[in-house]
Amino acid sequence: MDQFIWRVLPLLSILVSFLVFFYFQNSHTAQLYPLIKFPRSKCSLLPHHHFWISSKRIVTPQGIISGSVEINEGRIVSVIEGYGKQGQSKQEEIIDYGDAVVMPGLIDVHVHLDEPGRTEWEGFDTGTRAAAAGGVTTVVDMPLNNYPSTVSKETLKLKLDAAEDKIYVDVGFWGGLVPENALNLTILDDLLSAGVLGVKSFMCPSGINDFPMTTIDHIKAGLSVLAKYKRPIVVHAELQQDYGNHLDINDNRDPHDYLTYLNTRPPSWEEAAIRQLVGVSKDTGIGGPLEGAHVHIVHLSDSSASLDLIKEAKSRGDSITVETCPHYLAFTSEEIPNGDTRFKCSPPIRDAHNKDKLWEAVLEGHIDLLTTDHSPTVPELKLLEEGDFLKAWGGISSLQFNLPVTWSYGKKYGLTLEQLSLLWSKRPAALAGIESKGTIEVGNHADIVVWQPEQEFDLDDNYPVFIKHYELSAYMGRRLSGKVLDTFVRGNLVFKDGKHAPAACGVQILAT
Ligand SMILES: NC(=O)NC(NC(N)=O)C(=O)[O-]
Ligand SMILES: [Zn+2]
Ligand SMILES: [Zn+2]
Repeated sequence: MDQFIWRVLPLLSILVSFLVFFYFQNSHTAQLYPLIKFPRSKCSLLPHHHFWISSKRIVTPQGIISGSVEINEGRIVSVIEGYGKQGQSKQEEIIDYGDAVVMPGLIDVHVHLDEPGRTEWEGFDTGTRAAAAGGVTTVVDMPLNNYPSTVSKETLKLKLDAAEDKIYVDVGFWGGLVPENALNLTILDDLLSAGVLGVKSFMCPSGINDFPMTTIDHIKAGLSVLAKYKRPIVVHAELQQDYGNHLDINDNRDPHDYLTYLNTRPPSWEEAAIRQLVGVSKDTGIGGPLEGAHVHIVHLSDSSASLDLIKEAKSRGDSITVETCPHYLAFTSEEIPNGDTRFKCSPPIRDAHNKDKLWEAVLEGHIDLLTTDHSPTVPELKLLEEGDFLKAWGGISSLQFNLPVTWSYGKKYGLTLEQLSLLWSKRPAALAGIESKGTIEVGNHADIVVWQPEQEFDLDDNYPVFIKHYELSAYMGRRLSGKVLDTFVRGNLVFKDGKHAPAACGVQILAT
């Protein structure tokens, strides 16, 4: 008997290690939960489930081609080069978009949908309608601004229940890393097991009472669990510094003046936080003690010292990425009118030189991806009448405008359609571990935006905007270029010519 055990034991251990290896290999992937109760005719404005989209400008990973994309049962089944060559297809099953651009739908991994608990700010229904109207086919919802915050498996369940039957695009969820679950890692483990795509934390006060800030030690503890799940932490990286003499100066400054606010959150806050983060991300490299974990810095505004620290960390092999947002690429502190609190966000929008350097970093690939940080609130908290930058809610409302804004401001800097698609689809999908999305490739979900880059429009009161309290968006009143025509989510035509499909057939994306 003894002999038998000694013979079997090595074989058994090899088998177990194989199983463990494959389990972890596959662990950073996300699954869709299609609990759709609606008939197809309600989910899509198109009657077909097998059809072709043709265009002279299709953005694929191999470049822009002229041809068609064949879609069947929600997936891309072939990509055919050559405009007008759809093979066997019947005429009525071909949607010919001519020279409109066919691109992967945008994946916005930084969106505050605020439900449950603060649906007067935003919600799954309005937020995902806005996403669909803007060509955003997947959003990843932030764990705060909703109430209660998503920091445990129980609070995630409340989120999932609240989202049911209300989402027009696919939605994934970040959990929150807060001191409570960083000090009791079983709660964090359970939250990750329940399917959040990763966790978000703040290194400064979040403005939300039940979402307290974390120290670098909390983050380090969180990373040890994230390494096991191969999922990222996404961090709001601002670390409050002593003002020194600044405080007195600011005390007497006019709160209606944007510069007063700007001076309260200098680039040194971002730099200090990122310095701490790269201090821990060094262990995420291959062979490091935190291999498998990943550090992602959200909404970078400082394009100087903070960015240099990230570049350095990347060049030594850390698993680290960074995003910035359209408002840092579109606006400058010099042009923000007195008292116009629509522009208040943190970190703040900085000067024109900073903006130019951010664009440079985006185009050179040092900034990995773009997100909106769509973070709306109610007019009472945005304080437009009062115009007090110090007291107003920080957060910019813009989910529906991602594509035209990035394009309108980016084309002057030489942004190409291929770059746009990397920044808004492929790299966000990779960060969130959503493997079946982000590119127009055979086998992927047919998540597609069709848009006309050359078409201009005014964001005035006649323009159909679906975000709540759209009048609080800093983009209202702008003339933009790049009109979204149609949006497909898993082959369902969910938005066309200003109209949505009758039913909300988006699905929840949970990590497995
Ligand atoms: N509680 C928030 O939504 N905060 C957000 N506010 C901003 N960006 O001004 C954020 O993501 O930091
Ligand atoms: Zn933030
Ligand atoms: Zn945010």
